[in-house]
Amino acid sequence: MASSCVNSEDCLENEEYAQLGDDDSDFVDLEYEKSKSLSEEYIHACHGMIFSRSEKILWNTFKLRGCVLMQMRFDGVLGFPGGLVEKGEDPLIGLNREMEEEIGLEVNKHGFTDADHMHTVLNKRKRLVLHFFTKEVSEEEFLVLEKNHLKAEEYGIEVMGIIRVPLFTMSDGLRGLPAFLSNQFIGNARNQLLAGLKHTQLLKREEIEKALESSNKHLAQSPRKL
Ligand SMILES: O=c1[nH]cnc2c1ncn2[C@@H]1O[C@H](COP(=O)(O)OP(=O)(O)O)[C@@H](O)[C@H]1O
Repeated sequence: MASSCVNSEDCLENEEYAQLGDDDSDFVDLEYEKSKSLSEEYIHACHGMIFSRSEKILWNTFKLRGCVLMQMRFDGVLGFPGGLVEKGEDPLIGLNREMEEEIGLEVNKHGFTDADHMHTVLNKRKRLVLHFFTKEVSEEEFLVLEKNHLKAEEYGIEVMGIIRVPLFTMSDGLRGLPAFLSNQFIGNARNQLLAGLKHTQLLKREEIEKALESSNKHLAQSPRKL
């Protein structure tokens, strides 16, 4: 938001894109290259999933599988780092700019490339094109990225903090990934996470489906009360 939101009118317009309530039916798949030639009435946004793999076993019980980086946004909703692409800006350049601003990514070392592109969808209702990228780093590099985010320009403003996604499920069938999935996500970030886990083979399709089922069951059974 920082670079595209320079006056209150722009900020209000950006805020509208972020309104919750998107439904799966609002999104259709789009080819990355074709999406770049859409007319100017379409707004583009890019987000990225940085991850590392791990062989570690937590408390001698749970396979860690890896570390996946997401963030708690300023609005209390979970999402991936990234943001709106400026008019005339290449999506990849926009993504790397936002990565630097939001999590302090050193783009000369760990910058995203077109090879990291995973999928693109169009939110028909909002005329918003959402590009999603995944990037693998080593466990050591992941730790450095985590520390660097505290020094990022947007830390404490747009980004309340970065978090790791738990990829295991505990014996009650809920805590771990299913409970994490029961949080509120921005845009299609929840689907992006699930698709990213499958694409990178951090989890198997059956494991993702099981976690999702458990999360949905939990959400249906637990209306919130004061
Ligand atoms: O992690 C994400 N995955 C998918 N869509 C997202 C994610 N974060 C934000 N969005 C969508 O992209 C739009 C741009 O949001 P974002 O807050 O990242 O951009 P900005 O920082 O440039 O304002 C939002 O309005 C929202 O609909």
